[in-house]
Amino acid sequence: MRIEIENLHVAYAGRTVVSGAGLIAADGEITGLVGPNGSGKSTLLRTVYRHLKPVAGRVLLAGTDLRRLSPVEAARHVAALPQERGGDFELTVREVVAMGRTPYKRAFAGEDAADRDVVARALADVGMEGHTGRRFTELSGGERQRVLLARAFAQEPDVLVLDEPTNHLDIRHQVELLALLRAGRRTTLVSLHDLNAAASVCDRLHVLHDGHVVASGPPREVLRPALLAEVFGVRATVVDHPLTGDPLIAFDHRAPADGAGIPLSAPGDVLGAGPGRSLR
Ligand SMILES: Nc1ncnc2c1ncn2[C@@H]1O[C@H](COP(=O)(O)OP(=O)(O)OP(=O)(O)O)[C@@H](O)[C@H]1O
Repeated sequence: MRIEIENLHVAYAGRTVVSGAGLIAADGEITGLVGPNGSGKSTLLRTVYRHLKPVAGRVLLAGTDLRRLSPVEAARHVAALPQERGGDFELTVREVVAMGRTPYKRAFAGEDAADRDVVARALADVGMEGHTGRRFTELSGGERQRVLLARAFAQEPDVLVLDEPTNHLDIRHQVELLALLRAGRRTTLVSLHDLNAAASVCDRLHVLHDGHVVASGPPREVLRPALLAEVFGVRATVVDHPLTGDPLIAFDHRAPADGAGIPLSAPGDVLGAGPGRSLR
């Protein structure tokens, strides 16, 4: 199912942090949100999984305003991995994942065989099938994250909304997660700090900067050195991945030999009137 975000404005206590954002997460595609700290990625995602109400604008799910759905209907369609990974669940790993089945159950109805299969598959997908009896509160950060991902998978949603899903994961679990997302062929809206992960897994990227979507398109078109300089304030070279051909970004933290500092594009070069920056 397709998600359309139209002219979204979101504020905290009167301070607008997402301004007029618009984007489409196409059916079955992986749509990435990238941007510096505080650019509004989590805030935008929170409005998609209905944790926040926008000041203006809409989020449409297959053409229907998400806010018109009941919480249960919405939960059958959209599952989220929020950035807040705490949760004082005094529950076991398996019980947390089984919570993903709640939108499909009548009150007090127990699990059936189909639910058990879905939960077992979700646990196996994130490699936590060997930890089912452990308490959620006793898990490491990465393990908690994998359990909450499994809960989202167990919800069998049409749309997955994932806020920094690779955070805390060791490299093997990062790679496995990206492979799982690619194999899932589900509409996915995901924020990622790792631009190489974003380049390898996303069909389209949207770059957020100070609450505005400043660039959109396939990773190869978006992740250009000039944009990386202007939005992220870094010097980078983009090459082709030797095996996959995906764009591969190599960052350079060293000052050039002339000692001039990291040469960034002039203000407005890439983003028009946007805020240019210099690290000099
Ligand atoms: N609960 C909140 N109350 C008030 N302001 C908030 C709240 N959450 C976020 N903000 C502010 O909104 C702005 C956007 O934050 P947001 O978390 O959406 O950015 P982000 O792009 O996800 O950042 P990061 O990459 O650091 O996770 C920031 O200025 C942040 O300080």
